[in-house]
Amino acid sequence: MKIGYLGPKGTFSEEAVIKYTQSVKNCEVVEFNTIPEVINCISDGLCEEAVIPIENSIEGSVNVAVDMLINDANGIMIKGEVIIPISHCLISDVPVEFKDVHCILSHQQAIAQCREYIFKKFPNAEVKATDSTAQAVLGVKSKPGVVAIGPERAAVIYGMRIIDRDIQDVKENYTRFLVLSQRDGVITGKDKTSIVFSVPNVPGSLYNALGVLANKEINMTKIESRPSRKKLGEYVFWVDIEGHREDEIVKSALEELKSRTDFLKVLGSYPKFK
Ligand SMILES: O=C(O)C(=O)Cc1ccccc1
Repeated sequence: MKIGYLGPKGTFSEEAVIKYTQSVKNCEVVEFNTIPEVINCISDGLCEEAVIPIENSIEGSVNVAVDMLINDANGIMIKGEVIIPISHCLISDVPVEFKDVHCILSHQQAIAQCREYIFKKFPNAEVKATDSTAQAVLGVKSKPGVVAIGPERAAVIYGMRIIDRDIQDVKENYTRFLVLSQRDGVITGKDKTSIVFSVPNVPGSLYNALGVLANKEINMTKIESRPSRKKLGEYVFWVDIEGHREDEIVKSALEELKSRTDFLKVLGSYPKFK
């Protein structure tokens, strides 16, 4: 079985895929250069599964992933989640003094997680976004004054120097990744379900929708709104709940939700990460 992830080797996504595949037999991991390519690898028939970053404890959602799952990735379901700690390093090829750093490369999520650090230490440096942190680390090769923000593992793999460690703005930093497939997970008894829906533009409609979960005492573990992309001020809600979509209580809640929403899509049920 092939599993797609955001490469090249050394990304945080690779760390997540390594963690996930500890419990998967006979698999091969396949690198892709961008998050959309990772998500599309399943419908393109290149991989059976894919691992993508979805949210971070400092910066919040990875919007490109959230939006593609809401709007584009039809036929793709969530079958698992993986959470890993994230520690960012400042990385260069050649020795460099802070005052000589003029350009910082990294993935947009990593830049955002280190925003205060960058502003404090390198207020005048140019900050450039790359497709992944490992791509950024590759980009500093033979470039004095250009540094990358990324995982220690990427510095080791590509033989670069670590100039500073643990530079994220909040030391405790975690990213949650989702495992995608054509099917979601089977019932394990400790599951979560991700759904997206929109509600009519009338008073109390979101309250009414969430009331279904409240009445059935279904715990909600996440709620996020994203623009509907149809009209300014219209939103789609992403909600994670405890339970599997085939559990009787969740099944009946989803039925009832259907009648209180304009649009409802079940993204999948999967075991909670331990
Ligand atoms: O670029 C990477 O290493 C990724 O896997 C995306 C990412 C970036 C920053 C934190 C978590 C995931």
